[in-house]
Amino acid sequence: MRLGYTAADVRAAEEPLLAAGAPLMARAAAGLAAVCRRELVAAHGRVAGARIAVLAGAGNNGGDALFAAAALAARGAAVTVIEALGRPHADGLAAVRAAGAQAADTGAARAALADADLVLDGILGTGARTGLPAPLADLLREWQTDTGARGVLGRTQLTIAVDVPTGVDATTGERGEVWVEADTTVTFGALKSGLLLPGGADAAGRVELVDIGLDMGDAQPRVQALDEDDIAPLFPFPRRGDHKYTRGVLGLVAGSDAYPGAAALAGVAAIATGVGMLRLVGPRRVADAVLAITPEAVAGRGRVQAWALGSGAPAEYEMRASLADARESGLPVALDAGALALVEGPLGHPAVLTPHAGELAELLGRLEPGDAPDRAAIEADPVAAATAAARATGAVVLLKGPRTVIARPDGSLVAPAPGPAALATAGTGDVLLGVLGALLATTAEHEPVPDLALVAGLAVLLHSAAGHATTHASGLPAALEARIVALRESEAGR
Ligand SMILES: NC(=O)C1=CN([C@@H]2O[C@H](COP(=O)(O)OP(=O)(O)OC[C@H]3O[C@@H](n4cnc5c(N)ncnc54)[C@H](O)[C@@H]3O)[C@@H](O)[C@H]2O)[C@@H](O)CC1
Ligand SMILES: Nc1ncnc2c1ncn2[C@@H]1O[C@H](COP(=O)(O)OP(=O)(O)O)[C@@H](O)[C@H]1O
Ligand SMILES: [K+]
Repeated sequence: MRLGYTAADVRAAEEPLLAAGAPLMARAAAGLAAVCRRELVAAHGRVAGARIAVLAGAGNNGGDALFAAAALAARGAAVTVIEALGRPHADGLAAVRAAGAQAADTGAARAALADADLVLDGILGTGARTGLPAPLADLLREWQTDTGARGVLGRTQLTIAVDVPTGVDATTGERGEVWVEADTTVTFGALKSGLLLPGGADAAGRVELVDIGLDMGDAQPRVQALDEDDIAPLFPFPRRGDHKYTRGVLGLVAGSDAYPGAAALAGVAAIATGVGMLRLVGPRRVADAVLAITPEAVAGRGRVQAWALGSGAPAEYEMRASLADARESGLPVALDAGALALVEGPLGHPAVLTPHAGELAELLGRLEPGDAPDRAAIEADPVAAATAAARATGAVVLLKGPRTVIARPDGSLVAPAPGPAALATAGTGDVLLGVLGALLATTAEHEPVPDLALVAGLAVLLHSAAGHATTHASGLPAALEARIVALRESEAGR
């Protein structure tokens, strides 16, 4: 699990070190230069002779870039400095000039960017405000859309962002109209949360953390980023001594006569993930569709440890009855699709909502009439929308998309590694509901009380892991089961 902090918290952690005279910029620049050297050698076999274009802004971010470029120039790289946003850091500029760097005026900047083997983005870091001046925005746009030959050492141009890609908000990950798309981002002291969130994570490429001696102390991370390696530690393996009721029973209200497939996908996925028992609530046709492929499921209401509701247009009265049961007993509930339409304000029980951007637009329109974002606005800033919905409902909000993000009501976030684009196919959301429901049921009575946002993050990771093995929603449960069997075997072998 990687932890990401707000820019303000990172800057606050720098303060005591700066006051004590610690050479933070020198450490940052040394770490940055080391990554640049390694990447140049990996791509082109050498540093000497490489053309490096440095986009330098007016602040310390530019300072980091210039000192790193000075170290690379000392190793024989040909460095061109582009003054991108006012007068760059004076000492950094002096150092890079002394090492033999050239300055590029506006005309030469275009050519320097087009011809570079390595572009260093040192325009803006944690001190960025939103919006770039038009000439700079044009320069960046032109450079990044230019598909012509580049570099002198080869056709691969590397872009390394210093601390944060320019145009990305270091805390939220929100991108402005123009941003730098990096291959690698070298960040200093601590991961900035925006590098782990939708938008920023896509712009940042691979993120490398350089230790400059920062201690984040008691600062609460804004983001917990999860990847494959987090699956095994989070997974609720059956415990010795469990019986089916202690393992956890899931009540599933999904599917309808018109859409029985949704119940089949969610039901099979729940069983593949592992539950003590699956109870199906719905019409005969739905139960038959599920029982035909998972005969261990049971039709009809009964005691459960968690509810999963909403995929495939189930009857409203059935969903309402389950929500009432959850309210009375404090059971966790996963709400998808049709069930989201029943959310009108704070929920009286632990809950995870699983909207896609369109469903979230509708939900926020109901909860915050007048100033709710539309679908496009949510796609542009998913973090803000998911957090607003989490605050308004008291629930964890899992906003589905190419990069799913999970928001807690307190504003903190879980960011699972993205799954394959093959998941963009009808029915995969139903599978996710089944996985999540199973995990809610099997962790409901765990001590300490499970963190629903992490449980939701685990559901996304498992769903994505299965997605890597298949391109069809109907193939996901089997792929999921294979993944979980492998997980159990490795757990047993430990
Ligand atoms: N505090 C420190 O000593 C350290 C800072 N570090 C680096 O310094 C960076 C932060 O430095 P700064 O606080 O100087 O901030 P930045 O370098 O991000 O930029 C601040 C400068 O850009 C201007 N600016 C901001 N947004 C603008 C916009 N949209 N359009 C036009 N001008 C804009 C500001 O007025 C200011 O002059 C970090 O990201 C990191 O790279 C590292 O060297 C580690 C130590
Ligand atoms: N381009 C993409 N890349 C990766 N995952 C995606 C992409 N598009 C959608 N997904 C994932 O696929 C699932 C789609 O769910 P949903 O929109 O509810 O579909 P449905 O209702 O048809 O089942 C979500 O888990 C989402 O995160
Ligand atoms: K930068």
